Amino acid sequence: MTRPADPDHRPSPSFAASGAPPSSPGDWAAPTADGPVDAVAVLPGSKSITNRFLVLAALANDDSRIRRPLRSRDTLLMAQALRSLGVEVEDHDGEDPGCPDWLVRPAPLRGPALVDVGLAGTVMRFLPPVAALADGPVTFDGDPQARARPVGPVLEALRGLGAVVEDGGWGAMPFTVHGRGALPGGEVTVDASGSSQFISALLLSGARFDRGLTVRHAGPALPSLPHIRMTVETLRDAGVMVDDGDPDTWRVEPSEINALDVTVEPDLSNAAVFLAAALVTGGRVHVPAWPQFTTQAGDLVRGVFEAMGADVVLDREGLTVVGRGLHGVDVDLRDASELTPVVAAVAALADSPTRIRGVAHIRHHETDRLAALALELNRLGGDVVETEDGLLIRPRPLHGELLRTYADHRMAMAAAVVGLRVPGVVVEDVATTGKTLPDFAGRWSDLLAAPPQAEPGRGEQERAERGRLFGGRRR
Ligand SMILES: O=C(O)C1=C[C@@H](OP(=O)(O)O)[C@@H](O)[C@H](O)C1
Ligand SMILES: C=C(OP(=O)(O)O)C(=O)O
Repeated sequence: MTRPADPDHRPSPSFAASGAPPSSPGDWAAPTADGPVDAVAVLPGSKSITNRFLVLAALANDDSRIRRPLRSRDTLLMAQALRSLGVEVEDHDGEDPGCPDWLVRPAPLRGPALVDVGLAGTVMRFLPPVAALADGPVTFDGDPQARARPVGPVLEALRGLGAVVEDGGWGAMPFTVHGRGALPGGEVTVDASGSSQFISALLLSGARFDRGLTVRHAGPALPSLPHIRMTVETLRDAGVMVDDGDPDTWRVEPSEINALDVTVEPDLSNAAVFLAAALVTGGRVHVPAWPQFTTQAGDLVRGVFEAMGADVVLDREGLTVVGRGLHGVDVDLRDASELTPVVAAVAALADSPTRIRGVAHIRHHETDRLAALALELNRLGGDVVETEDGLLIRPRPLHGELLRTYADHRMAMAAAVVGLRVPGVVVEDVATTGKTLPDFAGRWSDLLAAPPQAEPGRGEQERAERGRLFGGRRR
């Protein structure tokens, strides 16, 4: 049984007819680029990696050090939730003066505790299995929209593994996990077509279950497989044996989890919005420290933007994207669905239509992203149609308007991309970007204000060519 969505926090087609709401203090006039962007974007750490490290460090056999952790709403909520279960998470000076390390000291997990998940899928899904290992009840709740996000399959699986969970029959928040200090574990089958996080959640704690864990996915195709691979690799790095040799099946042997001394990679999904600025302005954006090998799904943005006409070069310094033409694309984003809002925004400014496939499940992300993107881009004059599993985007001349963001950080980022080319775009509640990226608006302004980078070998003619997207204007 699924609780009906909260109508106040879902894109509502009736809003399209009612016009823009009055401006509110959180609204932000998205800056327009007056020429090709030419900038370096330094990205803070990955949300997905930081929150996996925090969970494993809390379950580990000794103290851990997490270097360059992301400090954003989702990761601060994770740290706070672990503290409420008895784990110490403290700032500690590290190599990077702007970003202290996190020292994590595990302790016997205890309830009663109240976990505020905010709107973080990782906190909502990764922590119930941890709570099952605590001694005492742990209650989960979060933002109103979070109550509409699915978590039932994790709770059902925990019951199957021996846990007692009270959820009022909704399979959604608020719910209470009655931890008893240990969990028998064993075998369980889950339909994780709604979110890869259901599988990751069980795997992350599985080594601490008495009999370990075998989890099978049964249902329509799994989304976000790179995120499950990230979970498996992170576990293996912590000394846990994981067998993922059979399709849709994972076996975690019961064992200790070794303490971590790890560095968090830059967030490649958040990098996408900055790289998008190169595409839509015919400019150039460099992201330093882009990993050569990574399990981050955001890495797939390289192929997507290349297919849309950009030059994409990955070398030891990082990733450089140079926008040239900007074309539509037919792309399956099932593996990297969190890229959808930014790719849709870029596509709305391209010279030919785009089809995005494979992302039906993002109707249950921070908001119904398919409905929200169609509604909001169409409000600006676009022609965007929702399909069963994605979007069909036919570029049209767009005009400025308030773009509603539905508490979704990636809707705000998508709006900023459109604003680069469309004067008068106002982004509702830009602070919502703090879910995964501190000071997005400041970083975005810096990107536009950056002096041109030295461009060895790039001549005036080429810069003029890139300036074509601005009707011949260029710096
Ligand atoms: O495990 C993770 O860190 C994530 C998995 C994905 O979730 P879904 O499988 O629900 O898309 C992704 O979209 C989300 O941003 C982060
Ligand atoms: C879907 C996302 O987040 P969450 O981890 O809350 O699912 C996202 O960051 O795009």
